[in-house]
Amino acid sequence: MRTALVLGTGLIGTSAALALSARGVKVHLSDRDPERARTAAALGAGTEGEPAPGSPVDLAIVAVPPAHLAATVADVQRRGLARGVIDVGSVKGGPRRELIELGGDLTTYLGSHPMSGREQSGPLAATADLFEGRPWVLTPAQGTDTTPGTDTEVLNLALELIALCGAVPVVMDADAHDRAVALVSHTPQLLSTLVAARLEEAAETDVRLCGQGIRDVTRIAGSDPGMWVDILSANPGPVADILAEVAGDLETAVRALRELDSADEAKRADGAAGVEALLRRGNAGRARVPGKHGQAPAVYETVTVLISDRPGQLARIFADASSVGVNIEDVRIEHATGQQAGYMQLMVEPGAVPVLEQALRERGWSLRQ
Ligand SMILES: NC(=O)c1ccc[n+]([C@@H]2O[C@H](COP(=O)([O-])OP(=O)(O)OC[C@H]3O[C@@H](n4cnc5c(N)ncnc54)[C@H](O)[C@@H]3O)[C@@H](O)[C@H]2O)c1
Ligand SMILES: O=C(O)C(=O)C[C@]1(C(=O)O)C=C[C@@H](O)C=C1
Repeated sequence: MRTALVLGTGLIGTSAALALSARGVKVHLSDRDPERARTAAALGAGTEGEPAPGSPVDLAIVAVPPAHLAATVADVQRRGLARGVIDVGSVKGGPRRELIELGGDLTTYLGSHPMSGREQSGPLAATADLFEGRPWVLTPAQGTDTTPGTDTEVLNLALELIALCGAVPVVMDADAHDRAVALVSHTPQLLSTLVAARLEEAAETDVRLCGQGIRDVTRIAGSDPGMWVDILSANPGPVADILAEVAGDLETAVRALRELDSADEAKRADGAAGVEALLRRGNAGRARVPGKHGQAPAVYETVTVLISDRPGQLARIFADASSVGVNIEDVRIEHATGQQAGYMQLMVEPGAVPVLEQALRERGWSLRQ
């Protein structure tokens, strides 16, 4: 990638621009608020302004709030500002459907989501290493009779962007992504907010005792409400489903605590057992939170697949992997010199290798032994 355009030079757009500029990519910076693009340029993220008419950049990165993603992607496409366009929004299913309604081109668009951020907004909160070692989700579209799939060229540009930002690509279906982030990002945001909201009316004498525990739990409660209204509006059902389950756990916790408060010894024993069970479930869940990819590199195995240089091949392979529930943790492509073909190396958890190999063979792919 030689040139890029970042639209929306806030936290995420400016962080990506800083990483690309540091690696020699010529980055154009644009924002609805010109002051923000100017600030990003002053930080060394690139040059203010769009590319000259008739000189499209390699990749446009749309980093505006979720409610404006589809319209901004469609506008970039209509004006021919870039060969490929990706967005970095926190939700993926809704913006894609909106883009289809707006008549956008699905072949040159790829929905993505870096799983890294901060509770602060704007270019001054940006850092070049924000995405280092973090998962960066890609949701390529598989072509159907009525809708085209993502072009290989755009997928490759996105993989290059992720590599230049030091992140780790993870390929998923858009709606599966939205259900997953409802659990690991959107519900935690709301729960942090709810805990922090209890402090609003609390006595000063109580609040001054705040220690590290509540600081850890409420950091993301400082996030921008406008941005989160957009995110939650685009993913309400999956988040409500998980919150309803949390509400059930809260009822269990309240019941157990009331029992602990009882004069009856047997009830107190039940209460203690109920509270302990909840705390142990919490330990088990916490143990499943992965370390940052960059800090604790997982050992993956490689499945190598022969692909021809035709549009939609990569998107099809990713869709085939996701149809059997296999996460692709990293991808590399070896181009065969002088041939319209190449080898794609899919890095997956060791346990997923047999399932993936069988699924790909059944769907007609050739695997390298
Ligand atoms: N904040 C996070 O932790 C995080 C993490 C991953 C992804 N995201 C996603 O990244 C995107 C950007 O989030 P952010 O945290 O950088 O927000 P931000 O508020 O820091 O930046 C958004 C920028 O977009 C600009 N903007 C708004 N509407 C625009 C339009 N129509 N055209 C051009 N510019 C416009 C704003 O002026 C602002 O500078 C969002 O879609 C968000 O869901 C955020
Ligand atoms: O670390 C934070 O401040 C974040 O909340 C980042 C976080 C997350 O939930 O992990 C928030 C929303 C984004 O879509 C992606 C990342």
